[in-house]
Amino acid sequence: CGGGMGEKVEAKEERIMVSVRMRPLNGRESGDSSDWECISPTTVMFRSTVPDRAMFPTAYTYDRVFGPNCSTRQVYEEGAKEVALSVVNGINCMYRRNASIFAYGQTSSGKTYTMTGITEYSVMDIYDYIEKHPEREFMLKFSAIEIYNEAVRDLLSHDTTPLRLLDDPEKGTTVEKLTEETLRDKDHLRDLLGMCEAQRQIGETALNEASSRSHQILRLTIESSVKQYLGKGKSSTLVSCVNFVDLAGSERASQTASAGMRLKEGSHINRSLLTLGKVVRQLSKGRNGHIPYRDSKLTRILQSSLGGNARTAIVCTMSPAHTHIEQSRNTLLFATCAKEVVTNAQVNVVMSDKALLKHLQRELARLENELKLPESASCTSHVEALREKDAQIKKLEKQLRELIEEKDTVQSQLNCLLKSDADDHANDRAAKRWDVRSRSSESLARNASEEALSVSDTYGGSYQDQGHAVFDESYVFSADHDDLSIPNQTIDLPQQTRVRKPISPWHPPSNYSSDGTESYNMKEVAFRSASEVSEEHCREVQCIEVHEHRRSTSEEFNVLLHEGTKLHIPEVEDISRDAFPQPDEVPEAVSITEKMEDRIKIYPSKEERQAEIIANAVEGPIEVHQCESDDFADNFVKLYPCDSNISLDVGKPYPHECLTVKRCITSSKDSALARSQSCRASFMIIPNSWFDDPENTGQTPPGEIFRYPPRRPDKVRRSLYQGNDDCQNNNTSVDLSADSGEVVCDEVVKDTSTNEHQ
Ligand SMILES: Nc1ncnc2c1ncn2[C@@H]1O[C@H](COP(=O)(O)OP(=O)(O)OP(=O)(O)O)[C@@H](O)[C@H]1O
Repeated sequence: CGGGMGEKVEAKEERIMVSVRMRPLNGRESGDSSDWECISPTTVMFRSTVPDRAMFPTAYTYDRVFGPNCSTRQVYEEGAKEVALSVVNGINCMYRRNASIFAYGQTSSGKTYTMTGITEYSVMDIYDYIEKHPEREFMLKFSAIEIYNEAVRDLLSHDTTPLRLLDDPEKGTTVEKLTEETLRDKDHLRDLLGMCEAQRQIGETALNEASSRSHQILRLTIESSVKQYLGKGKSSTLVSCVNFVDLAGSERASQTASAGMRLKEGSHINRSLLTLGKVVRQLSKGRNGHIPYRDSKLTRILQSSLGGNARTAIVCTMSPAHTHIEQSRNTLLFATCAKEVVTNAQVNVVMSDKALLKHLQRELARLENELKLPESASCTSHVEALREKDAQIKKLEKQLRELIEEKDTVQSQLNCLLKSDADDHANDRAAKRWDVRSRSSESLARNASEEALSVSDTYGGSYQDQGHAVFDESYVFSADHDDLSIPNQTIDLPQQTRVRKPISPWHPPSNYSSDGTESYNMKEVAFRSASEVSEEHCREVQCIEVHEHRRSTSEEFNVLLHEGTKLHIPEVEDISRDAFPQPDEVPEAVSITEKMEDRIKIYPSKEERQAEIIANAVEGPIEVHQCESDDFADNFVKLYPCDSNISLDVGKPYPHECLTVKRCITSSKDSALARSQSCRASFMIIPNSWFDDPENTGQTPPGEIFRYPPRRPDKVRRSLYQGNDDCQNNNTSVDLSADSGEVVCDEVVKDTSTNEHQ
């Protein structure tokens, strides 16, 4: 019940009327002792025969205490009537108050028993009052709800749909769509009370076979007006209401042996009652601080009755049985707190009908305006806020789209860069290879013009990194042309050594031009995988010896070729795979000399070296020869063919280049590498000084290599080591057959030189 329209509210502090009713022991408690005694109309005392050391008070005093022999009538008369009749009392004084009467206690303590009686007596007294005041016109309305499992249900309707709670600024919390019956007479009210009783949730518990499982709130609203003013514009209407609240049991679920449905009910009941206890406790301390009315529907609905503008009476029911001592104490503690609560005790002073009409007209006009103008004050702000949000959303969506586009663009650029980088990297490596090749080719060309060096396959790839020149299998190398000296000893190589035309990334495809030049597809070459540097290729390229001049600027190599050290190279096969960088991998910083570390032999004397060379001429391993002859000029490198009768004549455009692959001819003054039959790679150590010379490096750009003998005619022969010191050996040659992709080394031309250099 709110203050009611047309009424002026005046505040008056008042306390909740608290009484305790102790029922007699029932059949279940017949063997139990009664621990409580009502020693006075206001005091109940604990008198247990069982020793109890609990530190609880023994005496409790309230507004009224009713013993087991007290009737409900007496309880009503002394504990609730005054509050109940507040709704009609004072009408003649033009004021009245709302009222609420609660029954609180554990299950089977007699709440329903008591509240039913109080409600009936109240209704009787109200009707009695009405009958005694014929000068006034009364209208009584009745509504009933129950709160079951925190759902509000209309007890006057068969529709069990939960009802919503609404917050009305003037009426407080109201129940939406709640049925409100206008009472015809007392009998009508009795019928409705019977209906509520039938509708209410009842279940059997361990303590009560007809336990009320919900909180029930019956509301009687009384409207009255002075009859003589009715219809004359001078009458006043008084509106007030009284709530009869029968709470569900306050006991713990365990005490009622609750399970399943009963347990769930218990949890909700306890939640509502817990909040009720908090509210009452908080109110008992004063009005400072937050009062948790909204924590439960029970306290929301009864807010005005708990510390609000209603007069309130609480009847706490209890059992005297010793077995319920704990719950009895809890009930008494709740009653003690409730006793301390000071209500607002607002008095609703009646306004004149004229004033009420004015007030109603103003309110009606305000509501009509709100309905007619959807964009009125509150609506306008909401609409504007929504528009702003819409604009913000659109802006963010646009930004998101732009960011996505930007991201796609960047991603695409990144992909291009990565691809370009990969291309560059591959091309760079290819270029390096070609560069080294070109250098070697240039060197080869130069050497050919001055002296002959051994070559097995000019299509072999090479790799140069960090000052190390590394050639893949089958590549050909020539020494520095300036300081070339020719060994004076040659050994015939076995006949009919076949060298297939390699199918390798570093070998050109079979797209030789008719004019004897080859067109290389650099990309194709560059991107072909290392695996395509096939073992077949490795096996087929044979017999290359590399002589390194002792003045090679390769420091690592010098370290490896430490004098007096003898290293053995068991399998060149392994070297070729490990030592040469694969097209798709970053070349290791480790030089090939490191990779060959345990595979190189160094001979202390030339006799030993020569003997070993000769012995291994056919199947011997790669060797490093320590050459001591002073006949060798500095800075040159030689290639020595092994066990192959390879002669290679290079015709156009360098017909003067005729290199002959010789077998294990080692006459370098410095260290030399010799490849055995099993060799799969050739090695070149080119003095860094040569590369450092811009003239040299600039002479053969990568592109030049493609114009360098692109295709050897069948039976090409190159002389190697022709002559003695002048390196004009044209008698040793290697025949290469390019038929069907094969290069056949079918003949080794004896080196005419008879002066093997020692
Ligand atoms: N003062 C009393 N005198 C005689 N009998 C009583 C008294 N109070 C309650 N009873 C009886 O005790 C039983 C339980 O009472 P009631 O149903 O009112 O308890 P309750 O507190 O409402 O229980 P619940 O919370 O389970 O609904 C009923 O049979 C009732 O008749």
